[in-house]
Amino acid sequence: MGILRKRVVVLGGDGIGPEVCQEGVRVLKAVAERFGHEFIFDHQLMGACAIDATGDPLPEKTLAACWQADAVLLGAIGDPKYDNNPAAKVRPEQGLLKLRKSLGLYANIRPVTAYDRLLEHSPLKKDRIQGVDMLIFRELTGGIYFGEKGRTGDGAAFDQCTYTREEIARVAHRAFHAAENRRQKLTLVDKANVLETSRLWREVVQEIAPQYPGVVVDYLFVDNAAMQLILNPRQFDVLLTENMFGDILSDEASVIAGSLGLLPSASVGDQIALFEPIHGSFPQAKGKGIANPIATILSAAMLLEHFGLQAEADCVKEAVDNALERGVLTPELTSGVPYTTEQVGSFIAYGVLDLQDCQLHRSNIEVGLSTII
Ligand SMILES: NC(=O)C1=CN([C@@H]2O[C@H](COP(=O)(O)OP(=O)(O)OC[C@H]3O[C@@H](n4cnc5c(N)ncnc54)[C@H](O)[C@@H]3O)[C@@H](O)[C@H]2O)C=CC1
Ligand SMILES: CC(C)CC(=O)C(=O)O
Ligand SMILES: [Mg+2]
Repeated sequence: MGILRKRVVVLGGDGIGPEVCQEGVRVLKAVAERFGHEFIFDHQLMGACAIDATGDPLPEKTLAACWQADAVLLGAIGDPKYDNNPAAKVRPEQGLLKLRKSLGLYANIRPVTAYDRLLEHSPLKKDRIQGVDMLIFRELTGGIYFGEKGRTGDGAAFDQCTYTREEIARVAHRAFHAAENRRQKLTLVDKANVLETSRLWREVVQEIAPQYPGVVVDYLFVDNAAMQLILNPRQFDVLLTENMFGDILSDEASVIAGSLGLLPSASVGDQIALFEPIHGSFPQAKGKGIANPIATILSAAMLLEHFGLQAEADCVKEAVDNALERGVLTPELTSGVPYTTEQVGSFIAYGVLDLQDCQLHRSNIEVGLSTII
C-alpha cells in the first residue's frame, strides 16, 4: 500500500468523548508520521455540545463534513442534564441515531477479546474467558430505536419495533462473510419465541445460510444468550443480532475483556464508515484523566483497516498489547498507581513510533506529549 492522504472527521462529543478522541487522533498522527501518510482531521460538533452551540444535536454542517470525509472517528455523546430530564424534546442521542441513519451505517461490528494480561482483572473466572475472540454484528439503523414512538391519550407510551427483510439480509450477509473468514460459526440471537420481528430474522437468516455452506449456524434466545455470554463465552465466533439486543449484549461482553473502556467498534454501510468506542460519555469521569482511551485507539485501528492499512493497524494493536503487558493502565484496570488517559495514549503512540525505550517513565511520557506528538 502506498502513501495515503485521507480526511477524517472527528466528533469528540460530550463527557470523556473529546479526551478519548484526542488519544485516538494522537495515535493516528503517530501512524502518519511513521508510515508517511497524511491524515487531515476535521473536528465537528455532535451531541449535547452541538445542542449548546446550535440548538441541534446533529448540525447540517457536521453531516455535510461527514459526507466529505473518508471516515469518521467518534468519541461519545450524552449528558446528565438530558438523562435526568425525560421531558427534554431535543436530546444528544437523537444526533447519534440520525447520524447513523443518514450515513446508512447499518452494521455495527464490535470485537470482544480476552487479553491474557487482564484475565485476572475480569470478575469472571480465568478458565472461562481465556481465549475469547468473538465478533458481535449489531444491526444499527433499524428496530425499536428507530420505530415510531409516542404517548397515547390515556398516558401510556409506546415504541414500535419494525424490521424489513432487506434490513436483516444486508447485515446478515456481512456477518456470514466475516464468519467464513474466521471459525465459521454464526449465532443468531433473537427472541423468536415471542417477537414477530425475531421470527423474520430467523426466516431471513435461514434463507441466506445456504449461500455460506461452510458456516455452521445456531440460534439462541436473547435471555439465554445473556447467560451463555458469561457462562461459556468461548462458544461464540460471530454473534449476529438486532439493534437493541446487540447494544445490551456488547456492554455485557465487555466484562470478559475487563473494561467497557477496551471495546472498539466499526459502523459500516455501503458508502462511508464510522469508528467509535462502544462506551458512552461516562460523564462522572469528564476532565479527570481517568477514562481508558484504548477502546477509541482500537477503533482508530479499525479505521486503518478500513483504509486497507493492515500493517499500520497491526502496529497500533501491538502497541496496545504492549501497554497492557507493561501495566500502562487507567484506574479501572489496576490496583497499582494508574496512568492517565493522556499517558496511556502517549505510550501507545510511542509504541507506534517504535520509541519503546523511553516510554515507561511517566516523566518521559509527559515530555513526549509536548515534544514528540
Ligand atoms: N455511543 C454513545 O455515544 C453512547 C452514549 N451513551 C450516553 O452516555 C451517557 C452515560 O451513559 P452510561 O449508561 O453511564 O454509560 P457509559 O458507557 O458512559 O458508562 C458506563 C460505565 O462504564 C465505565 N466506562 C465507560 N467508558 C469508560 C472508559 N472509557 N474507561 C473506563 N471506564 C469506562 C464506567 O464505569 C461507567 O460508569 C448517557 O448520556 C448515554 O446516553 C451511552 C452509550 C453509548
Ligand atoms: C444512543 C445509544 C443507542 C448509544 C449506545 O448505547 C450504543 O450505540 O452503544
Ligand atoms: Mg450502548
